[in-house]
Amino acid sequence: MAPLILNSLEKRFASAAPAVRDLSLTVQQGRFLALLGPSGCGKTTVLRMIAGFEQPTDGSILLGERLLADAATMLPPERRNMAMVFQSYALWPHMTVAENVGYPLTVRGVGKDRARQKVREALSAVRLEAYADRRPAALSGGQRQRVALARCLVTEPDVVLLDEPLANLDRHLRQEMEETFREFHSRSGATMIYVTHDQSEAMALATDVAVMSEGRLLQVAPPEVIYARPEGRIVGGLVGQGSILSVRMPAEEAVRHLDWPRLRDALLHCNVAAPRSDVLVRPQDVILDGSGIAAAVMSSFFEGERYALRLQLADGQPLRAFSRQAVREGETVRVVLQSGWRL
Ligand SMILES: Nc1ncnc2c1ncn2[C@@H]1O[C@H](COP(=O)(O)OP(=O)(O)OP(=O)(O)O)[C@@H](O)[C@H]1O
Repeated sequence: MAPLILNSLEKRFASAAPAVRDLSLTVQQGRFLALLGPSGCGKTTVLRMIAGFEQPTDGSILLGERLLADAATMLPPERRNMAMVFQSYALWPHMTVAENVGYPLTVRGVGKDRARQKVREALSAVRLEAYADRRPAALSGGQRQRVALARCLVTEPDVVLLDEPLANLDRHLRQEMEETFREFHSRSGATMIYVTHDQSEAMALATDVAVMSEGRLLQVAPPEVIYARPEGRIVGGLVGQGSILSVRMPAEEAVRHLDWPRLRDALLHCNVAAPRSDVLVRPQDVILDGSGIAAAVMSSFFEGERYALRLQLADGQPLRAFSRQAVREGETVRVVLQSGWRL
């Protein structure tokens, strides 16, 4: 089936700097891509260009070989076979759940019996068969979101676009809905593009994560790769709870995975002639160990299974760590940095 191809995409609004610049990305059919980045980095603009609500000012969007949009061409949203799920659900308050879900079929002139069948299937996919006759006002936030998903399922879209669909839900419901999204994805087989600024949501849901900053795409890779081998400071800082240490290291060392002897050398015997490198260290790789280097405990919070520590190294750099044993603020501990990743 057809991949979704974004080709050197650019969007400029009036005089401002481009909201999206030179963004190229191919999403294979059936993948679940999370567009992740801080507020204002251009995620929604990319989604709206894919949906057909905004026209690119440069570059192009294709579904397989079919051109959807470029600076001169603009296929309207209803001819793209895509469905968009919004944060606000956008349900009709005067229609029942079944009528809301069936609405796109009515618009397309699908016969009554066939439509009823499809609505039943879609409601069963999101486990809402029992709610078919209710109105949206009589549903919880999570149930409304599921109605919005069912409405998108009935049209059998090639691509489903989701703009922060869980932003209005509480934490418990978010987790439940993440499960629904995963199930929805495997059932529908549709390509899904999911906009979020929540890295844990992106990591939990997506098959691929595309990290954006200031309109640019910085890295696209499966969640495990983004986590273990982030490219650069911004991606490293955005994903996981790592600390980024600045250390001096010989430039010729191409190694990116750094073990404790290398890190200890760099931290203890600061070679002023060597250039600075940014090194990402995850808190779970910081081990309290008497053979390690000294660090002052700036704060210690009990999180349930462990203590979350904010440490400060002798040169003043902050470092996050976890500890199973109680550690008090103001103490000095010794830590071993089991591994680091050079950004
Ligand atoms: N219609 C518009 N007219 C002018 N500027 C716009 C318009 N839409 C978006 N922008 C600007 O483009 C930039 C990117 O906005 P966009 O909504 O794509 O970011 P985002 O990453 O989705 O942010 P958020 O997570 O806050 O929704 C912002 O600087 C925004 O102000």
